[in-house]
Amino acid sequence: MKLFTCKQIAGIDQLTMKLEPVLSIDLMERASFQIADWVIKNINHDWQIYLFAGPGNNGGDALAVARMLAWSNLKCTVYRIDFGRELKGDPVINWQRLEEQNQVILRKIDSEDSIPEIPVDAIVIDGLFGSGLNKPLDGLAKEIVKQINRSGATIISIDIPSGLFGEDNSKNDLSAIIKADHTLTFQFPKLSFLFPENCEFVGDWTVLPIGLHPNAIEQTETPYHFLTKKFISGKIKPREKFSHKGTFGHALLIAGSYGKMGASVLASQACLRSGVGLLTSHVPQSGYEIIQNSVPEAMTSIDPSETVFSEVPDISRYSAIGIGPGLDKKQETQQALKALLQAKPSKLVIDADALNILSENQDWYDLLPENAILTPHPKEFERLAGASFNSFERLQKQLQFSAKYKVIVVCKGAHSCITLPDGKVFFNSTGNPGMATGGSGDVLTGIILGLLAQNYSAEDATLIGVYLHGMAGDLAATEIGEYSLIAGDLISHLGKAFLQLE
Ligand SMILES: NC(=O)C1=CN([C@@H]2O[C@H](COP(=O)(O)OP(=O)(O)OC[C@H]3O[C@@H](n4cnc5c(N)ncnc54)[C@H](O)[C@@H]3O)[C@@H](O)[C@H]2O)[C@H](O)CC1
Ligand SMILES: [K+]
Repeated sequence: MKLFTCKQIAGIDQLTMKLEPVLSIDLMERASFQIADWVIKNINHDWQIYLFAGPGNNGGDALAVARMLAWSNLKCTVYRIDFGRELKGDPVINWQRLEEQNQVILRKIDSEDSIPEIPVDAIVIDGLFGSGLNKPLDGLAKEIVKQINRSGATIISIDIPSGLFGEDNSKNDLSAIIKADHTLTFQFPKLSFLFPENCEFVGDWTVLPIGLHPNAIEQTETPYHFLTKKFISGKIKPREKFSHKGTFGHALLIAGSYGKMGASVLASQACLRSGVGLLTSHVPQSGYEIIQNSVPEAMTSIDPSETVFSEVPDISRYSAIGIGPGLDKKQETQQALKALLQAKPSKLVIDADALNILSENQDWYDLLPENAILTPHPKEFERLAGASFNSFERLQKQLQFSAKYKVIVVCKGAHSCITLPDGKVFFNSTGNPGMATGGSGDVLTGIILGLLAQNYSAEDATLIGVYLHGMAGDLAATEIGEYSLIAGDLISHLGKAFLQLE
């Protein structure tokens, strides 16, 4: 699914009106109906509803929603913010329709004294500001936001929490943003919803389709995408009847050191469960029995060192290489990593300690082969590319890094963010907090390696791998919950995840 900036969404609105064609007031009615329908289905009808309407179309939506909720006999009071300016356009029509309907109490807020006290068992519907916000909220609007946030009431935001920008909130006043429990957003999640620091404002979010025109969406170019099941399913290649293990490639995994062999075991198992034909796990001597016992399906390549990775094996036999989980950062390992990069493997996924070694040797970045896949978590990315003030800034750094070194970067987290050298950005839609557990990243490395070895392109291996990893986590969580989820559960649910994508 494409993701757009608020400005682009306004353009898609306009195009929809022209192409469908539909009047703006009717599009507003359609959007508002979706909100009202959700509210009617999801809230306790005995509760008082406080609707807050701002001066623009977001306020217009709130006014229409109030009328629709009153049809269902919900108890509504509308508070319209009055800056002393005339209402314009569709909000005026919806104000008049409300007055004519005469079933909703109408109030204006024109000073701090007229901001209502909101009981804790009320529902607040926040239609103060939407995607047309042009500067941080201040004055009366900020006071209303603070009062709503203080109330403890259940807050439902229309389209976007009032005060939050759809993209960059670096210069926003964080004390002037609604902290919604639910955000009901029109057609597309906004980019800022996907950044962890905005979770306290956005709450749970739901996308409500409002029938924006497919051609308008198609015509509007964007680098931003949200991964969907349909998109990923379309990338999975069926396994042909006459295939054999050679068809699915031979992966080399360089992982594990004395005391950290679990990383090698997990990544190896995940790689095998991702459909690879053959896997060779390169381990130090002390890891030999461990890997043979834990992953009998894997072949082994034994390092001369007793404890760490110290020497690159002959890489010519392998279709793809994964390196990093559990490696440690010993001097000999650092030099061996450098030698591997100098050998220019054509398909490479780099994780964990291999990334940490790289960040301590930044002059090696130029050795990174084109389309290498780097899978840092935010801390590892910070070591690679420097600290960022927030996720939006980090995304800009990530894009620069991908473009400069021609590599794919996966910044792992809720909605893991993937950047490609050509500037495209993909946010993942699968996964849950149960996956924030040791070894989860090793599993991802194994999955991506397995897909790479099967000759998926670096881009596809990354997108499929990230999506599958999260999906396996979601399937595991439905069975055992998020608390007890461990990395091994991701591996045991990979098969079911693949089945869902067929
Ligand atoms: N996306 C869709 O397909 C549809 C969206 N709808 C709704 O429309 C809003 C966007 O409406 P818009 O009128 O452009 O913007 P706002 O309502 O957010 O507010 C604009 C209004 O407020 C003034 N303003 C902006 N920033 C501030 C500020 N910091 N302080 C004070 N005043 C401010 C600005 O000058 C304008 O007057 C979208 O979110 C949806 O809710 C349609 O209803 C249906 C289609
Ligand atoms: K809003």
